[in-house]
Amino acid sequence: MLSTLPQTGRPVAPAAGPVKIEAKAITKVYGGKKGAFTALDPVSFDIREQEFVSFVGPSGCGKSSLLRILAGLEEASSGELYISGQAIDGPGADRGMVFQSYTLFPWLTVRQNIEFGLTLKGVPLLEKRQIADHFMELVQLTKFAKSYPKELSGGMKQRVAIARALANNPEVLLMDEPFGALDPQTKNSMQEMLLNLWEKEKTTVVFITHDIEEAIFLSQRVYVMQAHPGRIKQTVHVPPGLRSDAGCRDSEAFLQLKREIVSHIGAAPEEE
Ligand SMILES: Nc1ncnc2c1ncn2[C@@H]1O[C@H](COP(=O)(O)OP(=O)(O)OP(=O)(O)O)[C@@H](O)[C@H]1O
Repeated sequence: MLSTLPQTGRPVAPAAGPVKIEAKAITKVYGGKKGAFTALDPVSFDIREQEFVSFVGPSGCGKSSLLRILAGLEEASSGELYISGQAIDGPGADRGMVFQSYTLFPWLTVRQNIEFGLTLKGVPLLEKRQIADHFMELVQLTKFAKSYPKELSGGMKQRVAIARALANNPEVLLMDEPFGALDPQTKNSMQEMLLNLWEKEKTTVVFITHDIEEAIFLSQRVYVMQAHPGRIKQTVHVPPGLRSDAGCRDSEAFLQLKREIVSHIGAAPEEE
């Protein structure tokens, strides 16, 4: 269970909860005309149940490759990867994905998009309706149940995509720059909505972003990556009291952590 911190109202995963995702020495080498290219070399980490963890790093450090490997959409070149102790060998219903590009089915309404996975699974109609109602309410799209994606703004489309992923009750939500294409104001409100959702649904979240502020605001832990080759350079723990109010992003503690992460990203790669 998550515990509630009175000073922030924000739940924090227990420090020693069970490991949900275990990555051991994952590497990814791409072949190409110019020869082999090492994108991940090697990467190891643990993510605990109900944790919200972000990966930040410069362009090309292998963030998306890592997430695609976690999703089972791509194979690691070597290493071991487990979710709840089970080796990953392809995509699975235990993992929900939300990408930066809007991936809704344009011919389906908001409700039908959210119900899509449930329909495939043969969930009975009434139950399917109730699950979709629950998530439409959580992402504040109940009024748009009958709208089609082309009638929605970018932020609304991403809310549908998040609701669709969560409706399938995944054990892990994998998010690849989901708010990267949104304007700053929409992005901020989406971040707050995601935090509220996470507090209610308690899904383990792996979040990829370029945006350090976003990573600090959302996460309990931030893995800072470096490029050429892609590696985890530093693990940064975000103190739970950091997001104490709406203006937390301007607080000295928040800015200090941001500077710390910038310095890790900016510094030269460590020697072997
Ligand atoms: N299918 C592929 N074939 C060859 N090289 C690839 C392939 N996919 C990714 N790469 C290379 O692997 C490296 C890591 O790419 P990846 O997209 O994982 O990085 P990233 O950190 O997500 O970058 P960005 O933030 O710019 O999206 C990059 O140098 C990229 O060019």
